[in-house]
Amino acid sequence: MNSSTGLAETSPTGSGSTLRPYLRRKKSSLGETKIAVVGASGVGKSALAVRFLTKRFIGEYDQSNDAKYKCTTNIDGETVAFELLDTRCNNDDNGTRDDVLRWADGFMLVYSVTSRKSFDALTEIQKKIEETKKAGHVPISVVGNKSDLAHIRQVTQDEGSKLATEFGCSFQEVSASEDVVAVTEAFHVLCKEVVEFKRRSRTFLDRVFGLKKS
Ligand SMILES: Nc1nc2c(ncn2[C@@H]2O[C@H](COP(=O)(O)OP(=O)(O)OP(=O)(O)O)[C@@H](O)[C@H]2O)c(=O)[nH]1
Repeated sequence: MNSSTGLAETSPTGSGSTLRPYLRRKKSSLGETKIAVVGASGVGKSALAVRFLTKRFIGEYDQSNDAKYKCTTNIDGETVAFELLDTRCNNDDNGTRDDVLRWADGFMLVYSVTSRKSFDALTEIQKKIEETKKAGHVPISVVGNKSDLAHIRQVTQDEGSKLATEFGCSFQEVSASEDVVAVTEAFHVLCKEVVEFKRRSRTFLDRVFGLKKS
């Protein structure tokens, strides 16, 4: 149990989980979808994950390790089970350790609109993801957090949008502290893309090899 969020977490390795009953739901036929939230230290990765999962903004997050949560969401009428990994930065790695990159099916790349450095870090992160996955397309999204702090903004909305276009992915500016609807939408958009990607690759394997991906 995370003491600051009050959320039950699974172990960082994904084995064994003590879930609160309200987080347990029927799984989708597509299996579990794994999403990692990555980005520079302090951009609000925990704030976004906790806001999405609990609808609350706490302010300070007592997190010394990655935190993994199991949850479900409804996508076009289908209940989709997914695991959400809120990564913790170590030595400026922006949460992109090799095991995290291999584990996830999709990535939310977060920067803070108040930090040019965190924005610039996304290019390196995206490169690392592409190199690790080597699968052509990997579902990612770019999320600019802390849009409520307009007076100390360092990155314009246009710049965020252009970077996402370069990456060929979706873009949202959000505020974990002010706008739960936009935060929820950001997770839904990415989750939907991952599910569609998995569905397409499964259909492809079925068609070409008569195999089903687990
Ligand atoms: N004003 C404002 N502050 C935010 C927002 N999101 C997060 N913060 C604050 O930013 C600080 C860092 O947030 P975290 O969620 O801990 O950031 P993180 O990316 O998980 O940080 P690491 O765990 O160090 O990698 C905290 O003080 C939050 O309260 C936001 O949307 N608006």
